[in-house]
Amino acid sequence: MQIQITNLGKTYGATPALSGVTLTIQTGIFGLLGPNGAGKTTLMQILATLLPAKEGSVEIGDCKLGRDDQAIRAMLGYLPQEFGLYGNLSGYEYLDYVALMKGITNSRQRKEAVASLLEQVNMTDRAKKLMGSYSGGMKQRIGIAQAMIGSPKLIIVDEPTAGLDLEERIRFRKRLDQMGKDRIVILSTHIAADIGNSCSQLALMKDGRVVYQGTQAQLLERVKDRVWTGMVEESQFDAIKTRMKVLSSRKTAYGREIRVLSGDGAKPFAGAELAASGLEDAYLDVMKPEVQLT
Ligand SMILES: Nc1ncnc2c1ncn2[C@@H]1O[C@H](COP(=O)(O)OP(=O)(O)OP(=O)(O)O)[C@@H](O)[C@H]1O
Repeated sequence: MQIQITNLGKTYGATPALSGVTLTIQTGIFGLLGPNGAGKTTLMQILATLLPAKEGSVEIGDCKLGRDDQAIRAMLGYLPQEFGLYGNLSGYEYLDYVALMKGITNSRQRKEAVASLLEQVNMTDRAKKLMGSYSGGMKQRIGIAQAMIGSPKLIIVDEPTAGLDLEERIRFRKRLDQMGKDRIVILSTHIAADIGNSCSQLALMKDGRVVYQGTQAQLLERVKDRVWTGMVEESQFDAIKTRMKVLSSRKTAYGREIRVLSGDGAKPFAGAELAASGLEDAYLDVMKPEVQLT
């Protein structure tokens, strides 16, 4: 399956939230990365048929958004950013209800599906407790389970790891990697580290626009052998930041520890050491095209 988004636009009153968004999304995990307010949630809500676009078109497989919304909902698992729960239902009752809504009418099949999902999100022990008593992370795990019910062909998860502890993050990651093998999983986050190795396709958004689309490998290539670290004096730092992109800086008792992106890859200052570069560096490179002045 493929998703083709063409020239999508959305405004809230006079506020532009999406402008000219064009993306092609193939089977696998697709990472949507961008700072707060970039338009990720708006885009996901449009794809999930919850919000009408102002302009542009979206094709999901053979379905056209706006024309085939019912069919799109039938193939969709969606975990919204703010996942409201029915506090007076148990986790089990809630998932059973969602499974029924998704068309799993056979009660034995439903029981098996719910039990398996509870197991996968490590909530079997708590399944009979009311959701009102769950912690934020437990609610999120039930949210993840409901998005996976019925093995949907398209899974959209908005900031899914917010509130999860490290162990649950890893567990979720593994599950997502598995799901991404034969379907489209769209994962939005503002944390570069949340984009795992198995997420081959990426888009970076800023101010409602796509500022990068490509593979993770291509993005990493941008910063390969260009990231340097070292300790400098304040006066040196003032000069350096007018010449190159500062990825991070930290004042210490011995001077300022900096991490910079050298334009041509050459050693940027005396004592600088070449550092291993990563997705966070590439993300900052795309997001901060201007020289950082602070
Ligand atoms: N219901 C709304 N009414 C008015 N403006 C909105 C509404 N929802 C979002 N916006 C605005 O649209 C823009 C995009 O917001 P959106 O929530 O899609 O971004 P996001 O990338 O998901 O951010 P976050 O990571 O904080 O969730 C922002 O400027 C936001 O203030």
